[in-house]
Amino acid sequence: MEIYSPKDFPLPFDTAITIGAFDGIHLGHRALFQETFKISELKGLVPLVVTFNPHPRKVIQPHLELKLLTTLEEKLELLEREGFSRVVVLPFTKALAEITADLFVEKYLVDYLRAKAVVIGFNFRFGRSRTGDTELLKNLGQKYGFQVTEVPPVKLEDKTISSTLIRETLKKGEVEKASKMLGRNYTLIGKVISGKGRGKKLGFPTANLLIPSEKLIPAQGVYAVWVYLDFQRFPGALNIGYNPTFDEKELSIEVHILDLNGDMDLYNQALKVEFVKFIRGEKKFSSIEELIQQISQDCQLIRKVLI
Ligand SMILES: Cc1cc2nc3c(=O)[nH]c(=O)nc-3n(C[C@H](O)[C@H](O)[C@H](O)COP(=O)(O)O)c2cc1C
Ligand SMILES: Nc1ncnc2c1ncn2[C@@H]1O[C@H](COP(=O)(O)OP(=O)(O)OP(=O)(O)O)[C@@H](O)[C@H]1O
Repeated sequence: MEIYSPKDFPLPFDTAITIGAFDGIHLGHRALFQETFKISELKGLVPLVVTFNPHPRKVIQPHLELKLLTTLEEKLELLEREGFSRVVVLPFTKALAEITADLFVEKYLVDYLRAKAVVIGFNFRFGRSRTGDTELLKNLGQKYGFQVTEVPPVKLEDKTISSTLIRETLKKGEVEKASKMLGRNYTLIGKVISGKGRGKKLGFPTANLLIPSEKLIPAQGVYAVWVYLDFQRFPGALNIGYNPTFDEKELSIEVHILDLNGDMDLYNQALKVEFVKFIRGEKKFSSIEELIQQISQDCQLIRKVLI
């Protein structure tokens, strides 16, 4: 996939673009992509996604410490899977946030990106203080010669799907609902780091994952997950929490991989986990035997859920 940045402007071809933060690449975003491909074919234009890095809200409201559904790398990989072979990544800065809607259209959409068609969602806003909307874009489209297509809201159970709603859903542990809005399971990718070495003694060795700090971590608890390792998929029991039975102070994200050869050394490997189902909240047990009993039950249930 070709990734363009401002050093490549103006682009050397006419485009059908869709533009947004596109965190998570959910079903609403995918409706925009389908429309972009349709129009680009009809009009003989290059289909192009224009996205921002960092996420605009991280620049405009840094105090909120927004956690993301996708890192830039993950987003680009998902866009490639959607069928895009070209993506523009615009560095989002305070200066870019200050550009007026009119100037953004003239300079970026028309001059730099050579947009002849623009696909946006029902609630798209752009430019300084979010003053640009579909109506303004349509008016400027007539002036500069690009068509504007607005895509109606894609909903799940009467609620409009959005990255914000998916984040809130994951924070509640509702990973199945999040999967429905994403059109795939939520994933975390992390390097295996060393834990306290306790898991092995309990009979349930775990791979402790180091997750990029910008990623959203679902609610604490135990989950049925798929674990991807060396192009193979394994069922897994994942625990997010503070291991209260042992009074740990740091949040750990650890996965017991079912059906894995016990001696396999996973340190420093990258693991991908896909959240399938919330199993239970994390508990403080009064004895290690009770914890072992519970984890064993969790694994039985997880096996039933996944296989
Ligand atoms: C499926 C699963 C469920 C777990 N549930 C709990 C729990 O409810 N309470 C708790 O204190 N620890 C729980 N743990 C965490 C164990 O205490 C943890 O795996 C053990 O302390 C090993 O830590 P280590 O990897 O740092 O050695 C769970 C672990 C797994 C794999
Ligand atoms: N459910 C949806 N249906 C149709 N279009 C959508 C939907 N969600 C987002 N869009 C459109 O996708 C584009 C990119 O939006 P953006 O990346 O801000 O997504 P978002 O899910 O609304 O994010 P956030 O919740 O962070 O505001 C916008 O044009 C927006 O209108």
